Amino acid sequence: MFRDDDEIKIFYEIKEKIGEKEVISPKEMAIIDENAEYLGINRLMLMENAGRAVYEEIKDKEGEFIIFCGVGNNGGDGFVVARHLNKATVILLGKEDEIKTYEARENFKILKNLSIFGNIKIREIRHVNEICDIFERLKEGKYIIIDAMLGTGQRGELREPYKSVVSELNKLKERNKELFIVSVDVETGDLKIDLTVTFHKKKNLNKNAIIKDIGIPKEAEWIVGFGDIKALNLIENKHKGKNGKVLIIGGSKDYFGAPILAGLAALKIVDIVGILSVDKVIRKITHPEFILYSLEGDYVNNVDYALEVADGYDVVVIGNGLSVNEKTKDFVNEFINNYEKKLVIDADAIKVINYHKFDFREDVIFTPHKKEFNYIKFSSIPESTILLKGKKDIIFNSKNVKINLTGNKGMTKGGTGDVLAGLTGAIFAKNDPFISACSSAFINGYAADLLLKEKGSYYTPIDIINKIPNVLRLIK
Ligand SMILES: NC(=O)C1=CN([C@@H]2O[C@H](COP(=O)(O)OP(=O)(O)OC[C@H]3O[C@@H](n4cnc5c(N)ncnc54)[C@H](O)[C@@H]3O)[C@@H](O)[C@H]2O)[C@H](O)CC1
Ligand SMILES: [K+]
Repeated sequence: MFRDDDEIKIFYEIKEKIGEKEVISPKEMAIIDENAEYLGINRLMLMENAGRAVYEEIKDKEGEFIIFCGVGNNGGDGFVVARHLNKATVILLGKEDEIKTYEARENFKILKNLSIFGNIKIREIRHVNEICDIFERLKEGKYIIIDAMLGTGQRGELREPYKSVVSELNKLKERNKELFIVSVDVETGDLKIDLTVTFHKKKNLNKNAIIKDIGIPKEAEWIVGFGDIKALNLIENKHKGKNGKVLIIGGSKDYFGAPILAGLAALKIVDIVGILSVDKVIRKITHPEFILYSLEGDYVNNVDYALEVADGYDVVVIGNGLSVNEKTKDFVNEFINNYEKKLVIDADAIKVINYHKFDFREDVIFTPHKKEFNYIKFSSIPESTILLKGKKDIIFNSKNVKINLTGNKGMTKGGTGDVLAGLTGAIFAKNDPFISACSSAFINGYAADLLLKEKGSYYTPIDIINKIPNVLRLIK
């Protein structure tokens, strides 16, 4: 399965096997939205297509149109609907200068220009009692209410004035049976709706939705882009240790650099990085940032001790420089079959696992290159995530598959894989496995691309590590 050299062919083979996701979460949609822009698709165009799609569904309805708009792009879609209707009252839940994005602001400006002629009426409100007159009118008669308040950016409990507007509309819906309420993309809070016009794919929050294509290509779902990085939880918490703890288990009498590179990469993201290795390696580590755990002997051993140490960490990254022999084979298999938390399996560890006895559970990420991938034996695509490194990286599990296009030939240097493994473990500390593997592949490659511009291919894995913060600053 998937042993072809052509990554795109492997991608389609995997896609064929795992099938299409028909319903997605708002968070997944937000990533697709961002990655459409990463592919060069203009957000103004998407907003125009979204607003037009809603307009087409409601334009023949009888009654007066009242459009409730938020300050995000859901509101922006509402501005576009108003323009196409060319006869509507637009109620902005906020002030014009609070509108969040260029594309929404541009559409609001157009409405303001049109409003001079009286067909478009605009109200900007902070508090629900500024529109008592509107709610009074809605008590009887035919109205089409458009909910362009909140879409995929909705988080948590509704804040004011959204909360009161939604509860007023729900009361009016009970009272006046001639009200027709349409939500744009995603219903705002618990708003009672007659119809939702959602874009691109059905959202898992939608109740009664029709799906409209707004020109987002499928490739926006297939490529790793800025959207994945923007969706990451990174260093959200100021309390030490709350931003993740990663333990690197690697190194041997033959290799000491690999676990250090993995550890240095992880340190760019998480608070605590431990390295568990043999004393020949540990005594070569002079970096004060690491917490060190030293074992006797030439190869990592003592599973009980390793499990005890690992219990104090969020993620274990295992394999870098471990060496391949009977001792490491025993250690790795016993460790991974007893360790129940998040695991990144890289390099030598990939080569020594008894796959027929391994539980490919969800919280495991493999980071093989093509040759290492041939060691991983599975009968059907596993729940565990596989980051298959290549000119194009393919990231997949039994539910998802994506391709990462960042990176260049300068990354073939020894140690680049260790950097990726450490970075993957660090992101994984606070994120789900699939987005962690996608994002670390993207960030690692993007850092290398920035270095290629500066230095040609003559950059080192340490250069990549030191470039990671620039990539995150640029995107987050
Ligand atoms: N590809 C597409 O699907 C397209 C979608 N479009 C529309 O854009 C919205 C998503 O826009 P976004 O700005 O990311 O989010 P929202 O408009 O949903 O809201 C963000 C805004 O609202 C505030 N907010 C969040 N939660 C709450 C809350 N509980 N109470 C009060 N306020 C809240 C938050 O501060 C944000 O500022 C998508 O749904 C589509 O309608 C594109 O226009 C076209 C392509
Ligand atoms: K909405």
